Amino acid sequence: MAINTHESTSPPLQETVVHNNNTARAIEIVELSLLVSVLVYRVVYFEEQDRYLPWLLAFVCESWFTFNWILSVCIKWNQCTTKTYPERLLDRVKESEFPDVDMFVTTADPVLEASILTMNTVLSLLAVDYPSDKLTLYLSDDGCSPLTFYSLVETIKFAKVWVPFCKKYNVQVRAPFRYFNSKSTPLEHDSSHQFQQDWKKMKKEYGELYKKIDVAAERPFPCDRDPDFGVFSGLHRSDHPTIIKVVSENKEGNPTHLPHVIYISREKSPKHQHHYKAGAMNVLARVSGVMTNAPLMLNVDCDMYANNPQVFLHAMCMVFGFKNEENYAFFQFPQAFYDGLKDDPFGNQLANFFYTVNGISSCQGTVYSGTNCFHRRKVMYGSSPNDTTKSDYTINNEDLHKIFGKSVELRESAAQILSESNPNIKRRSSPSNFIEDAIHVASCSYEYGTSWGKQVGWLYGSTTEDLLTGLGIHGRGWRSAVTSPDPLAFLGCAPATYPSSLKQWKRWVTGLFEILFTDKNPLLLTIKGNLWFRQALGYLFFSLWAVRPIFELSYATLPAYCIITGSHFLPKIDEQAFLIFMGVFVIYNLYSFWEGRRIGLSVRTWWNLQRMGRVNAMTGSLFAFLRVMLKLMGLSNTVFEVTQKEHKSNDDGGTGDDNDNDSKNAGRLTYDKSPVIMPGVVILLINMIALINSVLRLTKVDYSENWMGVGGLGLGEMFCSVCVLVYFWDFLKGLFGSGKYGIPFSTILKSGALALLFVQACRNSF
Ligand SMILES: O=c1ccn([C@@H]2O[C@H](COP(=O)(O)OP(=O)(O)O[C@H]3O[C@H](CO)[C@@H](O)[C@H](O)[C@H]3O)[C@@H](O)[C@H]2O)c(=O)[nH]1
Ligand SMILES: [Mn+2]
Repeated sequence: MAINTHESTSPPLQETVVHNNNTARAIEIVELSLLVSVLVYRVVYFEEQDRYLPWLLAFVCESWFTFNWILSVCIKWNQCTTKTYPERLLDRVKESEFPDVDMFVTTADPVLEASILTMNTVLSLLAVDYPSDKLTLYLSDDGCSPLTFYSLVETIKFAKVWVPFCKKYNVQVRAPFRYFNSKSTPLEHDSSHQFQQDWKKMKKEYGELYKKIDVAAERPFPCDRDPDFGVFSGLHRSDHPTIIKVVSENKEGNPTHLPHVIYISREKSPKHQHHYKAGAMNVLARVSGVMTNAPLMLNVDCDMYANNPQVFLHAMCMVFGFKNEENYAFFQFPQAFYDGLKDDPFGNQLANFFYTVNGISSCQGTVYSGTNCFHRRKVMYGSSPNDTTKSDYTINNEDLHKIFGKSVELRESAAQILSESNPNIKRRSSPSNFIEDAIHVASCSYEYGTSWGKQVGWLYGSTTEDLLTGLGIHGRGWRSAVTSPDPLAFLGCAPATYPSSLKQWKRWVTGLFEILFTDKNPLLLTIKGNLWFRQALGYLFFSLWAVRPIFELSYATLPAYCIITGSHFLPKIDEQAFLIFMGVFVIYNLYSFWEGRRIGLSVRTWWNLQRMGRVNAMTGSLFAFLRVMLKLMGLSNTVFEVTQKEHKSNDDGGTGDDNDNDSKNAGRLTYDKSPVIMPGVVILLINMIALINSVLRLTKVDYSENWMGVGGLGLGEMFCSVCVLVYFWDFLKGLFGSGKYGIPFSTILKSGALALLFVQACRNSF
């Protein structure tokens, strides 16, 4: 069923498609009633237990699982998606009325984030189908790296031929590293002689750019003799003044020239907190406010690229397409991955949140996921939906000073944005006239005494600044929208090794949990602010990931404890209640399998998600929990550790550095000495000990006399132990693996000691 959300005679720019969700709802309700039956059973039979501890613990864990299930059912109840029609855009809006867009790309480390990847992000954005005199690209470099700057300068030279080439032949993929990969041949698009020649020229030029950057990366300083690079010499990345350089300027405002391109490395000093990515985004917001002040801002991480040249037009369909369009704060495109490892072996490609995300979309709107998102500047500046309906909305200079800080230029531009008066033409055409002002607002003490990071801009206080910032926006009553065009709007890379994926997972869960302890707690915002209740549940669901390990670890310990002590936490197989537990298990798995299949996940992917769901919860999430606890106690702070971006080049240019052996083993878990995996190893070991214990006992049962004696041993508990082993199968292999595929001996030793301690504690509790 489609709803036309725009009253107009011309066909709508976007449609919200509501999906039938009845089957899923029915299954979810059945599962919920089984879970509730389990709880009732626990209460009713509590008195009859000779050991209360396992029973009580099981009850607590199961209550949590039930609560979590209720949360997810509430979130997923309604399912909808948005479809956009860029081909109808020009019927509705004149091209001259398209808004200006400031594009932000962030990079932080030229080693972890190969410059050539960042440059491809830049190229793909410079080449989008949109009047280029309305665009400005800002590259924020938290690494203060002359290499990044050098790469940008060289990239802009290449862009001057690349962008016209893309537009002339309507190239679909405008990030050259993807366009020139071995699969694409020039014949695919056009076999004309002219095209063939241009194609070859482009490929050669890109190869040269690649080589230049590669060679520069090997040198301590990319380009000694050029005075432009002088400013970088002797600087340390965490202690240096602001560097802002206008690399390319479209002074004439020619719609066919390149957009303005501006390099920024904000001031850093060990005396001042820099707030990681959120801090970088706020500097971008301020610098662009002073220089170009576009009403829309697009933010893209350096590991993503625009994969669909029409992405801006799709975004405009959302900007102009909704009824009450003024109430929409941001327009998100999903994060999808190219060359992701097959079947998502580390469970970090997030396909399993498809229904959760669609469910949230049908409330107040999708969450902001940190990249691929168009923001309205006035919303980032702290306004609320009702502010704009007040026609006389003005903000006095004193308030502007308190909110936005000392810079007169910034206050003036902010006032323009908030009152929605015409954008300043002089800013637009020559950003280089505003370098002084831009340097001022990029200084590391600029934010003191202002609202930046608190009410305005990207919010501080969580390593997932994205969720927190989006939550703040929804909390003021704004809505948001997401659309997923074909081909996908943006593609990026997911961490390709287990340690880096674990690090990323830990950071996410840490940040999500931190949100609960800020003034943007979702429950608080529903009570005091304008956050919708179901939307709050959505945020709560993510925030509580850090709490899961407590219950999952306890539940995974229970079978071992019971086997070792000869007690029970599950009904025996001849009890009818056994069926309830079996029902919960079977229906849960079939349901998640069916969900996965509906979005086209392979069986293997489904299994990897199940498996890594348990493994990540009991390792990374536990550490995230502990980390936030330490922060709350004031003992340590949380940090944003940048993830390593995998860069495999499959150019013909002979730039590939793949190791054959490694690609065969891609997806296999590798281990380092980090203690994060230890809880997982301990859980595995105690369940192994328990199983050996029960096998030994099984051999002593006299089957001829009483085969039910086996039941007495607790088949349910044994089954659970086996499940733990299966979920942690990779760790089991890691115990015996060698090299990087083996769990380090010291980790095994420490975990072994903990496991023995546990077994001893169980024995003592007899
Ligand atoms: O001090 C910093 C740290 C990071 N970044 C940039 O932040 C982006 C995201 O970092 P990355 O290491 O790629 O983290 P991911 O876990 O892949 O990022 C996801 O999770 C983040 C935190 O939730 C979001 O900000 C991202 O948009 C989202 O893609 C990159 O462009 C970095 O260059 C900075 O600019 N400054
Ligand atoms: Mn990333």
